[in-house]
Amino acid sequence: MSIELLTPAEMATADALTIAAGTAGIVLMERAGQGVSNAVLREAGADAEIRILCGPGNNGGDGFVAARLLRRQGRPVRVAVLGDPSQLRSDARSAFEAMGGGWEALSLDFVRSAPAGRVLFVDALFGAGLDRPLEGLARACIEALNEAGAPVVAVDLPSGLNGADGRMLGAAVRARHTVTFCRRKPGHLLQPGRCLCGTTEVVDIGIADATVASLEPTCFANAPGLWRASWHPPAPEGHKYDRGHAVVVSGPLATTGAARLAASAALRAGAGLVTVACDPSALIVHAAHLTAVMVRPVRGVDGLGEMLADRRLNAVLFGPGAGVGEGARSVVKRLLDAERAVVLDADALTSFGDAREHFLALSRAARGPLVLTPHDGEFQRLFPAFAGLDRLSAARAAARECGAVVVLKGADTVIADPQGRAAINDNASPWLATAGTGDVLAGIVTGLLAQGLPAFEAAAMAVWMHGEAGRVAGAGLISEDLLPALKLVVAGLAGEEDR
Ligand SMILES: NC(=O)C1=CN([C@@H]2O[C@H](COP(=O)(O)OP(=O)(O)OC[C@H]3O[C@@H](n4cnc5c(N)ncnc54)[C@H](OP(=O)(O)O)[C@@H]3O)[C@@H](O)[C@H]2O)[C@@H](O)CC1
Ligand SMILES: [K+]
Repeated sequence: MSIELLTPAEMATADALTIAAGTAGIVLMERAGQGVSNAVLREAGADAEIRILCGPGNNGGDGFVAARLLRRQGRPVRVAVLGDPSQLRSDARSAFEAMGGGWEALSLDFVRSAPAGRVLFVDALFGAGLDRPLEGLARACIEALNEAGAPVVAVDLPSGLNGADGRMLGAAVRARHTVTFCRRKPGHLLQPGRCLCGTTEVVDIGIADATVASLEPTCFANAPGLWRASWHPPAPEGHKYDRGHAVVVSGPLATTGAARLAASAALRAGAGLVTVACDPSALIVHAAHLTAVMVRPVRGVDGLGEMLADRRLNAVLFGPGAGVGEGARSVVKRLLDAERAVVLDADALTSFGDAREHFLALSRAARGPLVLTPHDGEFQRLFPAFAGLDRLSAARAAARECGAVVVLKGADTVIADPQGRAAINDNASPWLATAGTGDVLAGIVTGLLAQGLPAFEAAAMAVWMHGEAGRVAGAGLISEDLLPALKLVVAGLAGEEDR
């Protein structure tokens, strides 16, 4: 599947450019309806009746085309129309007329009278043109559809879902399968949209790749095609010093585990060397646990500064288990002034909840690449002004404001850079919602930065690897299980046969 995601507005432009270049709109609609009809034939049992709900715009038009094609296949099809068909416009009107009758006005009974297990519904009420919350009959029918629990194939988007941001406008259809066109939209990946779509299929309706490219999309599905070219497996003649030296700054004696998890993940992600920097009081506990990861005692911020005089230490993580307060703020200040790639996570971010302007001043002046990895709570403390936005817009706004790459973690993690580029991740296992997995993610980002990846690519690749490691580790995983799983993920990316 292509990685570019198009907003509904970009998709409308791609449609318009294709039509202007000589392909009639009704031809695009025919192809869309054909794709829907194919999906329905796959999803519906041989004896199933098909009931199609058609709306007042072109989404309904796709439904009329699918109805005509399915009837031609001899399938029993009932069509219900929302609104007055005499008001249909352009392509939808043509598709309605070509259907040649056999329709009824949409009613709640159309949905509620379906015998259980015998009907497949097609939701062609609203797609890209939905622009306000649903109400009245449309909303009641959608709620009845969800209550009935019958299988639904959604056309383009489950009706009620905002394709731009994955949020519901009033109510939304819960589909088993969604057929969209040309490219996926952000709403197919962002929650709750992803769950509402069921499985998502992309049908080619003849919009050229060059047309999509001319729109210069800025939003992507997070997949290897986005960052794989930035990462290189070890060269045959290379040595560990070619792959960077990551530093993880540890918390105090009582909270050292997070740093160890992160450091091990940085090593697993391929950093050549990894050192945990800790207060002398925590040295013994780290030394007792760590093997390939090195440990170095440093005394306070000045000790850390002295350590960083060694230019080979090229990427630093601070935050996991660090503790909140003035001490953490001064470490952040020192790191952002150190011309190193820096990852700030957890307590490093929370420490600025009451000093947001201070944080913005520091982050904007950072002298090296900077990645922030907040979960929702940390994000809201640091960027309360963006808390009401959808996750895609919120991550982009924060990245722009602080001049850093922002990884807004969740089931649909968003990675955004200050220029507006964004990736939405969809490979996370729900089992990743457990203690310590955020430390592992921050460590992977740091390990990739140490290898010289640019900040956005490092962050996006890390989120994907973390998701894959979750899948490999499987149900019941704890964060330690991600470390051996990362070995298999890296091997897969390197294309090794021997996994
Ligand atoms: N050539 C193409 O472009 C192609 C497009 N394709 C298909 O077209 C779809 C986009 O079509 P679209 O732009 O007509 O929008 P659509 O989703 O049908 O809805 C618009 C209608 O809904 C109405 N309306 C909106 N919100 C409402 C609400 N809350 N409650 C009630 N009414 C509401 C709005 O009414 P109005 O705002 O004017 O009152 C308008 O009448 C796209 O998803 C894909 O399936 C494919 O065929 C490929 C080629
Ligand atoms: K729909």
